[in-house]
Amino acid sequence: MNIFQGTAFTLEERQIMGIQGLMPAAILTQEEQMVRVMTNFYKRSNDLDRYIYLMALQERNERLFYRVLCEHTEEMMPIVYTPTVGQACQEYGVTFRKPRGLFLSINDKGHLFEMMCNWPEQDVKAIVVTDGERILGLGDLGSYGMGIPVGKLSLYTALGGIVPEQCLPILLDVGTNNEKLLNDPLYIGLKRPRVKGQEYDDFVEEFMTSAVRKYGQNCLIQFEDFGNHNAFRFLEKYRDRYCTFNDDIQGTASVAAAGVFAALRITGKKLSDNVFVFQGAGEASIGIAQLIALAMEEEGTSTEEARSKIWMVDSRGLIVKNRPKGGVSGHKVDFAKDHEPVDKLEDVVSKLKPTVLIGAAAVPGAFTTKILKEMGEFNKRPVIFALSNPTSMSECTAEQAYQATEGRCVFASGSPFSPVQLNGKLYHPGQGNNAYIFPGVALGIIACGVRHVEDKIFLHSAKALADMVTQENLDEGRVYPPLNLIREVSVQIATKLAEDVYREGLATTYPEPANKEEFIRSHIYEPDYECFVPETWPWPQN
Ligand SMILES: NC(=O)C1=CN([C@@H]2O[C@H](COP(=O)(O)OP(=O)(O)OC[C@H]3O[C@@H](n4cnc5c(N)ncnc54)[C@H](OP(=O)(O)O)[C@@H]3O)[C@@H](O)[C@H]2O)C=CC1
Ligand SMILES: CC(=O)C(=O)O
Ligand SMILES: [Mg+2]
Repeated sequence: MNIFQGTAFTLEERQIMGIQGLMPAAILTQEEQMVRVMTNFYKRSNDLDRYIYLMALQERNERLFYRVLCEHTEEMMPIVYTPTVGQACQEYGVTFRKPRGLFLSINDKGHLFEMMCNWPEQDVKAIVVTDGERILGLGDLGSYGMGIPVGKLSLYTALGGIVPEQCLPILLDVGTNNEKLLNDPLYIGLKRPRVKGQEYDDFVEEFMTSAVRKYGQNCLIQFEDFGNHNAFRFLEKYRDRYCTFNDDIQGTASVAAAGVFAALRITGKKLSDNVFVFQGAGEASIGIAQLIALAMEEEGTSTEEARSKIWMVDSRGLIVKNRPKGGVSGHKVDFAKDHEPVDKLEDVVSKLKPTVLIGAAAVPGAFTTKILKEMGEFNKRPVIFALSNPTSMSECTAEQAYQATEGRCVFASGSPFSPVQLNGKLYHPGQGNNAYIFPGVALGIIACGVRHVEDKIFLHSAKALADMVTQENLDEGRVYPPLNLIREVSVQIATKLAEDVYREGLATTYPEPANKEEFIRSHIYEPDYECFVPETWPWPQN
């Protein structure tokens, strides 16, 4: 627990703690300290330096860090989260100051429980874990991937109001196949190729059992940025045994579905009237496709018909049955079509004339001007989501999308783009990022003591998020509420979750609260300073 409040300690607190004189005489309020933080923040000449500055602040004065994040969310998110966190991970060896989070390496197998006991906090309620194999769209960053659990958990607190001491970032170090890192003298992880197969699975299994043994069955474990050959397997393996979800599959599905639901109010179409084309058929795309299909089914469309509206393109082209370039495996099978093979996304778009185009393949520039213009020709209001992260991996920029469609597209992206001025009108692109979802879902799960995270939770969260989009937001081109409302979004998602899980008997926190929203709000961490002066101070003398 970090209780340092710096120059905000009052005279009494300084005397009680024996630190009077160890800091200058001026006593500042948290607001005044924030002015200093923001002044320093703006003085930094680039975002990576701003990231380093904020990480140091988090280390030094946690409450001030969270206050800054809460009050300047829109400005801070691109630094502590995507895109800058991506660069920070790539340069972790240089930016590394003090370790943050728990590093469990394959060399420690057999001792993971004892290592968890080394973590100073005892009441951990949420873990974000990665093995660093697919960090954003940047690939295998091994132990440098720790920046992601650290960043995600900062948002648990800043956006979801979860107490920082209850959050534990974990990096499972099983080596890396990234040659550059293996030759990097500053690399902080094990310099060996990734462990695979049974040894890897046993290691993850030991991690799961140790986490639950140490922190209990209700401890929420969020899988983040695993390679997709492991992500889907672990989700299936653990979803009914533990309180766990995969953010890249399920959280992303939820935020993208919310964006689609809100976009329907602009296009005036029914969900099942759309033709979806996905560039990518991995964790994000498959997760979104499955949730969209589930939403169509809830509206009365058959599973077969729902899937028939969803087309996917992977690294080998359009996913069709019997394609000559190799088979179709895993969840892709559900969306494979009886159709001739088509290799290029441009040809797929020309042939299928989608109403909704979603990119999550980390192929920068994949939405070419030709594709964007055609989307504008086929549709009065084309829906275009370029979800790959960080910004350097985006399928197109917001400006490219608006320009090619004369401002008619409904656009969202995984990493933020600034508003775009076109023909005298200002367009506000949405940030289609799972950060709108996982903090609220985590808040609800933790508050209600949910044991298993069902898919329905993500569908209902998507609807709760879409319901918060006002007509004014839509008129500005937004399919998500502005980022400065994201804490309130989390409260609404968690409240909806609480209503559902108590109704369905899935909550374990008793007694059942009568007013769910009040109950959720009562769990929210506020970063105001604590008072360390006992009520009886000065102590009565005998
Ligand atoms: N906005 C958000 O909230 C989120 C964004 N993302 C972003 O989405 C991106 C993908 O993540 P994720 O789905 O987890 O990654 P995966 O590795 O699971 O999937 C990547 C997919 O892209 C496909 N692909 C690769 N190259 C091409 C190509 N040239 N043409 C078409 N498809 C291609 C792969 O094909 P194949 O199957 O053949 O290998 C695979 O299906 C990342 O940039 C990530 O940051 C992820 C989660 C959340
Ligand atoms: C946002 C996120 O989770 C990703 O890009 O992986
Ligand atoms: Mg992720």
